[in-house]
Amino acid sequence: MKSLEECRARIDEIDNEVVDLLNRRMEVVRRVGEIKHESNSAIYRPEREKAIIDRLTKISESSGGLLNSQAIEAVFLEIFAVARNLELPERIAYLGPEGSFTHQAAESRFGAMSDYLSLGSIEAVFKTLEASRAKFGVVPIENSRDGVVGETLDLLGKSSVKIVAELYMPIHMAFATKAEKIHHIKRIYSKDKGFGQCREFLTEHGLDVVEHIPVESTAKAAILAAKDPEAAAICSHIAAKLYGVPTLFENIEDTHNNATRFFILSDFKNGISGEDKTSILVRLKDAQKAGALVHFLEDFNNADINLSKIESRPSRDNDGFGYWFFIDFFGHIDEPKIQSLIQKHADEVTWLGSYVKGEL
Ligand SMILES: C=C(O[C@@H]1C=C(C(=O)O)C=C[C@H]1O)C(=O)O
Repeated sequence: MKSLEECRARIDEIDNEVVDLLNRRMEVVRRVGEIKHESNSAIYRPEREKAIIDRLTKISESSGGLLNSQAIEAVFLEIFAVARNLELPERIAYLGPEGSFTHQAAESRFGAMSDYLSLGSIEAVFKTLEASRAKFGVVPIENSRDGVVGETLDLLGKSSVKIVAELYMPIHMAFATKAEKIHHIKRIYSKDKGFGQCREFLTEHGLDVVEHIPVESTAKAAILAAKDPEAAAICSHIAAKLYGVPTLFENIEDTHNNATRFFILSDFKNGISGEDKTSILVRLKDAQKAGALVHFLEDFNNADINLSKIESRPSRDNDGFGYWFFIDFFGHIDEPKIQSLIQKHADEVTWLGSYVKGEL
């Protein structure tokens, strides 16, 4: 068996090779960037990144390597982020403030080195993209407990920005405070839903009787708790760390499978990956007529296209109780069977994006 010094010497040798290989990879990436500039095409290609991760996972598994698919993904997402920055540094706008769950989602896809812009509302993210002040936007679309984020859906219906990727992120809450003892805490800040998600924890610790102050985001809660030694925040542990509030308890949520789905927005269409989802918005011409939605959905069934989500929204135009429908289905808009279905309903359907199916 090798000694610690021998192991470290070997690690140093391997790291030298890794850096050399990464530099060689980045030379090629730079050329890819030039080709994309010449053809004016998109830098970020999620379907290509997915194909790389899938291929490397297979290689790692079949050679008995220690890296599983999550490890390969964690390492390579960072490499891709650095690569994209080298091709063209592109700004990412997200629903802030810094340390929000959306910020975490953005960093998980765009890495630590990107240029981020924190914005105060979902609408501001859409507006920033429309004005080309950022290339990408990251916004929440639904939570496994609280359901859909209506503002995101409504803005997708009005805006020209497209969905280019989705990602699911587990949501864990931390309890952070500068108070030395729990019984010194007089008030707790969080987003309204933060309190709802941690009810059992609050009762168990006698914290259901102190004042609960709802604020716009869990990150804002951490900012307020940082200034007040008699306060606590229910927030992400990243926000607690960022704003210097010690975390007293982690994972305090009542159910531990809480997750949020986020959309990455931009202005281009992805290629087909073979494992895609598409989001559309449907305004049925005869929505008031019985069966209009059923007939529409029957066409999906007949074409053997599986739906993964359908959500109705009030149209808010002046037609009384008008509705539109937000529908997710499996497949890419450029696949022939989907094209023929969409063309049949062309006046009713707005395409919102086709993107690689995300996994939790
Ligand atoms: C290099 C490329 O650009 C980006 C970076 C990738 C990479 O580092 O491998 C892959 C896809 C793109 O998001 C490419 O399109 O091949």
